Amino acid sequence: MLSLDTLYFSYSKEHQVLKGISLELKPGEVFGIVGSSGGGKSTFLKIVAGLLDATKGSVSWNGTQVKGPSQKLVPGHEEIQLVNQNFSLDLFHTVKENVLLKILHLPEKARLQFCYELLDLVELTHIEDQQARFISGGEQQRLAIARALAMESEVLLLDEPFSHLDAHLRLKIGAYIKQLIEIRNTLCILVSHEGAEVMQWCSKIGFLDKGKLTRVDSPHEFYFNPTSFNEGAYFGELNEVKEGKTKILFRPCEYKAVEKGGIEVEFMDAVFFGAYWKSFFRTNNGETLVLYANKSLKKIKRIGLKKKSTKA
Ligand SMILES: Nc1ncnc2c1ncn2[C@@H]1O[C@H](COP(=O)(O)OP(=O)(O)OP(=O)(O)O)[C@@H](O)[C@H]1O
Repeated sequence: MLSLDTLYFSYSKEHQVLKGISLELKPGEVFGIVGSSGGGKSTFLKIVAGLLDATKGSVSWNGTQVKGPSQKLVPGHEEIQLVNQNFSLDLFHTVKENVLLKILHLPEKARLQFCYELLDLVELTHIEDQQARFISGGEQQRLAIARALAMESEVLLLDEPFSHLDAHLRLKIGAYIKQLIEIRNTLCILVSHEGAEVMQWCSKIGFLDKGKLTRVDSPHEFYFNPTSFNEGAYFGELNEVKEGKTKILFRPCEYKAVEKGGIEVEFMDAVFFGAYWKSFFRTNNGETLVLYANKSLKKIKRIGLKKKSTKA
């Protein structure tokens, strides 16, 4: 169990970055963190990894405190691996050595086999003999992921791990990591700017806003029951309309066109996205709304919108 007890952190007196974060996470969980830029996500992961000292509060893994650099000569914790934008590669070692030297607990043949499985996963086999300092940024990121998986740590912290990868590699590597996590019962924390990515991979999500963990919930709840427009917008397109004194938030897939009742709107435009159409409308209050449907709602000049059931 990873336990975070009222974590505070600041780089300077004037700027409190983390403001009392408490959380408990179990092995096998994939926990996503989203939130505003500069909100403290990367800092949070560095503290969990033992690379920064919390100003106040503590982190423990299975009952043992994770010590920060002020208490440990070599910073970090052997069971907690962080993949962030620093990559931390052995730049003068080859691509293959970077992975192989991290596989410690297997007999020689299995070690080599696992190394090639990982190189194949991140599609670096063709440059296995290249020194890491001579490979591109995207290749370095893929190598950093392969190294982290090679280490078989109990906790895997991923800070924007797919930022340089194309859609095909994101899917392939993401699916492999998810499978490996299940087999090894690893705890994984994933930080990403992309709410859709976090919903796809994570069983639970935390919303980190200005140093506070304002909500921990399931992807489904974050998507269909946002507490504010700001929070909900991280997870995809969101409509906001005023009804009397209240504001209603709803997803483009939640409402459907009806002949009578609902909210009156005027059709503006429709755009084809392959699997679905996006139709845009304007309400009497001037708000712009978007609806997803399997056809264009172009022909309808004035429609009402009625909420559909969204039970999971
Ligand atoms: N080494 C540092 N020294 C001083 N301030 C820092 C340092 N690193 C980060 N900060 C500041 O701390 C705050 C939190 O930064 P952090 O990188 O943790 O945020 P983040 O949520 O990961 O941001 P982003 O989503 O933009 O990557 C920011 O205001 C940032 O400018």
